[in-house]
Amino acid sequence: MAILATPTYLLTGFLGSGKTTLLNNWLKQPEFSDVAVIVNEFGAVGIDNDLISKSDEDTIELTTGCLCCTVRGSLVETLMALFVKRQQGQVRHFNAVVIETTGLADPVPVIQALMTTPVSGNFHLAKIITTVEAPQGLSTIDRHAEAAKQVAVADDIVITKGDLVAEGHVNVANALKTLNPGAPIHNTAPSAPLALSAILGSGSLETSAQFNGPKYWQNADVVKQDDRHHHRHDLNRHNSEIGSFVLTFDEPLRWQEVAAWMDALVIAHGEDILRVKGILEIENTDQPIVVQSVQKLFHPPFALEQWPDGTRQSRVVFITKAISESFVREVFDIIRSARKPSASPSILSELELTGATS
Ligand SMILES: Nc1nc2c(ncn2[C@@H]2O[C@H](COP(=O)(O)OP(=O)(O)OP(=O)(O)O)[C@@H](O)[C@H]2O)c(=O)[nH]1
Repeated sequence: MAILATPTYLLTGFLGSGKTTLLNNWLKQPEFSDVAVIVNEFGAVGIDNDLISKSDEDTIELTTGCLCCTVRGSLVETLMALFVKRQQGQVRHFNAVVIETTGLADPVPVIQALMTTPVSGNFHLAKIITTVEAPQGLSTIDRHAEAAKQVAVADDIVITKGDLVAEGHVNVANALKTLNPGAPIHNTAPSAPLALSAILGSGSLETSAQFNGPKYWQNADVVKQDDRHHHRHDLNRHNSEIGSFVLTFDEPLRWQEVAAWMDALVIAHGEDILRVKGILEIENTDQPIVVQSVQKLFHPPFALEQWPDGTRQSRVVFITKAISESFVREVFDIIRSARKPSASPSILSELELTGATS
């Protein structure tokens, strides 16, 4: 029987933005009983001491039943060691992993480690969840590129400490949408901690796919409409070169041209194409095809069973640093203007999609 890769969740967010508080709430929920938690720096991250039995071991069983381990050496080594320990029965079985990064970390190397071998065969990146605190979050993003990147790559954003700001979460949420228009934005506060189910939707930690459904593009569409009506909220001054835009295409696209477009962008500007999430109507292919990248790394494309919200339209969200919408469009136009007349084969016959459809 094939061993399925373990869904792995990345919890990121700037120093003091409330990652541990959120995680501690989730650790108390029954869904978390079969989860391994990895923290970058044990002391620095400070999961509540009373949740953790004192131990010199790398891997610790929390009183809630979860496993907790520290990154000693590289994250890759830690994950592979955890995998082997599980196989050998040295740690109790776990069905999902949550990695809490240090607040100052650029999340991209961690994401890249998860998306490349040997880790990617045994663990798959399920979701990136980013915390942003309401009182100081925007000025932090303004001053620290890592904080901006943490938001840019998020699948879900959690605004914390809204209880400390008079206008609550609203202004922060509006500003964050300019950085990452598709990610659902959630709120958490001591009086109303965010339930895990808000992030997972109808899925569980084991089944929640990295593709967070139609929501991402619906959100992105709303922000695009908002831009048209000049209601866009400027996020900041110093990181103003990070921005987002959505390209839509009503006609079916050719897979080879899309692939050439993505290649060209990544080869020339990989570092600055922070995140791409697209759902595409491809010629000769009934199913919508999902493409995703984080900087230079592309997830394998996969087909969805059906179109989210029933709309057959290609939509691609770009989150970029100093790369304009017109430039990205122009690159695609140039590739398409060199179109060859031959019929495009179905992408489904080209791609190894077995097991990747969802
Ligand atoms: N009032 C309020 N305080 C919060 C909230 N979330 C977190 N805090 C407090 O903010 C401080 C930092 O929270 P942590 O959960 O430790 O933040 P963190 O992101 O894990 O911090 P680092 O590990 O240093 O990066 C703690 O004192 C928390 O009690 C919130 O929603 N409201």
